[in-house]
Amino acid sequence: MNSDKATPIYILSGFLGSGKTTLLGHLLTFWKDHGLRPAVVMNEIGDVNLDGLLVQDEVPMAEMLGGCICCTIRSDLSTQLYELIAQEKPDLVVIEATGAANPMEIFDAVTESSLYMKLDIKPMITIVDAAHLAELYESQQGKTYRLMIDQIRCGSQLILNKVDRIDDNKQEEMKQLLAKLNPYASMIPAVKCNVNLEQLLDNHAGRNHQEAQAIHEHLDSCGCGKEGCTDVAHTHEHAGHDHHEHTHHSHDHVTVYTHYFKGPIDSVEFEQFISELPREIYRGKGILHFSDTASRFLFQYAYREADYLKITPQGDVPDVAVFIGEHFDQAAIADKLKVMEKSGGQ
Ligand SMILES: Nc1nc2c(ncn2[C@@H]2O[C@H](COP(=O)(O)OP(=O)(O)OP(=O)(O)O)[C@@H](O)[C@H]2O)c(=O)[nH]1
Repeated sequence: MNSDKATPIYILSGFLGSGKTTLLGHLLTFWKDHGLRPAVVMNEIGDVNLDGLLVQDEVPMAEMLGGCICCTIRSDLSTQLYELIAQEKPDLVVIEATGAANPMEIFDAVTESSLYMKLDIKPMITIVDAAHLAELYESQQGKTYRLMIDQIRCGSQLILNKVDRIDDNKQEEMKQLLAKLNPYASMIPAVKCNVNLEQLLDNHAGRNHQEAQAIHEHLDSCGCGKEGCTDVAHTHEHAGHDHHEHTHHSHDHVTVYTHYFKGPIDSVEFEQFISELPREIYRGKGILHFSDTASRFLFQYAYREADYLKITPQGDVPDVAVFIGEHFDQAAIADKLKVMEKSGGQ
């Protein structure tokens, strides 16, 4: 990499479990096939990075764990980016922030880093879980819905992902909703984030750094004086709710429970437990030894759908599960897992 050249920075936004890591996987392969060397900054609100297991080993990665990039560990971002770029000299960097992050504040944190190093901040790619949005749209309330709206409004490219989980009519309705919420972005419906990446990255030039700054100026000029105001759709819609209720700590309501397993558990019991998770838990992931299977598994749970992938992690990776949700009963989850551990699949 030419040190005089600004390093392109791509930011992936989208609610927890929407498909950011899935898209990241496609992008890394695409760039590699084009002879480019990407690096990744991964941010997890929990203290283990399980998504990192899905990224090819040779990709340099900085991990920001145990908090949100836009808040508690925001100041680390500059340091992490600086070290990653100085040490690895990548052709580009992708930042996958936790899905609980307020997108405007990620922009803010990254633009702050551009004071210290030459960065070419690309406009944001936002991934939307179509089924999850469709459900929240019905009630049109709650912090998760508002955060999703903010993420949609900040995106220059919207991927309406998981359309396999909704019917054609719903898909049409969601497309119209996205166009209404953010007429400036282009939108691609997708399954497993399978999109034309050339097109995604091309169109991506739509909003540039100046425009990102214009958004910041908009923040200053909108008069609310609140740092978290993310009314970036260039319309001030006051109908229904006050947009100023977007608070700075948009993920304050998010609870994380991390459980380290002492031994293997029964797969059927675990699947049963997952199928009975309370609705307030919207994301789960983990790596497990089952007593009744030979291989280890990476489990994923997003918006009431579970997925199990055989995995052979490199190095010493503990058996662990992370649950993320809104004010859920952590003790109840812990108790159920302990009972499963005790029986050890017996
Ligand atoms: N049915 C369905 N599942 C999908 C699709 N895309 C991704 N998934 C699954 O959704 C789960 C979450 O996907 P990820 O890519 O890890 O989501 P994420 O946004 O990175 O999640 P966080 O990092 O926790 O915010 C995984 O089990 C994926 O396999 C899709 O189009 N349809």
